[in-house]
Amino acid sequence: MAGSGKTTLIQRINSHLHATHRNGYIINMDPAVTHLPYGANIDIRDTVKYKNVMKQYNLGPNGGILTSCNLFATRFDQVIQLCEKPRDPPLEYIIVDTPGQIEIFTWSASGAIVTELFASSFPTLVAYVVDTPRVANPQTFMSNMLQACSILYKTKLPMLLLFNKVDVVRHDFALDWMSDFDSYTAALEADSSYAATLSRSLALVLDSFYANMRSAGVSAVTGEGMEEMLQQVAECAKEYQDFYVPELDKARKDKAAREEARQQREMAKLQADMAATGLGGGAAGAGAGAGPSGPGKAAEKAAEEEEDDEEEEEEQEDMEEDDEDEDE
Ligand SMILES: Nc1nc2c(ncn2[C@@H]2O[C@H](COP(=O)(O)OP(=O)(O)OP(=O)(O)O)[C@@H](O)[C@H]2O)c(=O)[nH]1
Repeated sequence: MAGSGKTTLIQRINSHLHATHRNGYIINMDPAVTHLPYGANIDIRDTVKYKNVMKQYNLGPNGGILTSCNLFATRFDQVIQLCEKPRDPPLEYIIVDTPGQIEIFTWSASGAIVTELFASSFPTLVAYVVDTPRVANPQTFMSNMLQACSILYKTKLPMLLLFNKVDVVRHDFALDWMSDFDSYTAALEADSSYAATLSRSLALVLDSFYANMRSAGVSAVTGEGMEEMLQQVAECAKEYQDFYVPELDKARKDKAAREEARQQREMAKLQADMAATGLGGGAAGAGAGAGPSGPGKAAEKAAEEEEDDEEEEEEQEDMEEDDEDEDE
């Protein structure tokens, strides 16, 4: 969510990768960011000028960001090609910074294109950055978890919850709430509002979501938790290979089968149409029996043309005879 520390965290990850001699590649997808604390390898701002987009299409700030991301997504295959380029040493991590407004990325065409293109080329995960001090309120915690859950179901990719800012508030309370329903309801006990009752019911629903969720506590400011986070990333990469790749293959096969069935249906329809109009004898037959401009008509036309030619020749002869008479 906005202000959870995504950009600062990417800066920290970048410096951690450099310090531990791992090769990383960073892509900035936020067209409205004014200052980037890290050097992005690919920056959306080099391709799309968000303020010009706002002016040109008469948009407000959110519409400007959304349209800029969509415009950039139309060229995202080139970004993937750049990421795939062989390097020495090879790339170990590709990190994508998303726009501040969560819904702009997750629920737009660009979000779907970018995640799908990455997921079909590399082991991919979604890191959901949580502002830990802010989710100490149980209801804010629930809103965050619902957002994360909706993104998980939308992308169907492995997800890692990164509890950021643990230098301010430790994230143990959140782990407790995720693993123990009673401790979450105890936190809500004093609150009898409708929202609190709803949060209590939702906590039950989210039980299976929590059960499969990986998480790590990190601090973008102090650098705490970086190695734990990378271990969880590796686990997510395994999950991608074990679950996402077979699903992707199945989806590709299903698509190919649907396409083949569609082609067969079209072919059957075409053959039925040809049979109905008496054109079923193949291409030569189709040409030979070509309806209104078929052989009968063609022969008539040829005969007419022959007659016309003969008439023209006769006229020519008459004119020549007249010329001879005049000369004499
Ligand atoms: N104490 C502390 N502050 C942090 C940490 N990470 C980020 N911040 C602060 O949180 C604020 C927001 O950080 P950003 O990195 O701009 O957050 P963001 O999610 O990229 O923000 P948007 O792109 O605008 O949504 C800044 O003031 C950071 O200094 C952290 O781990 N600890």
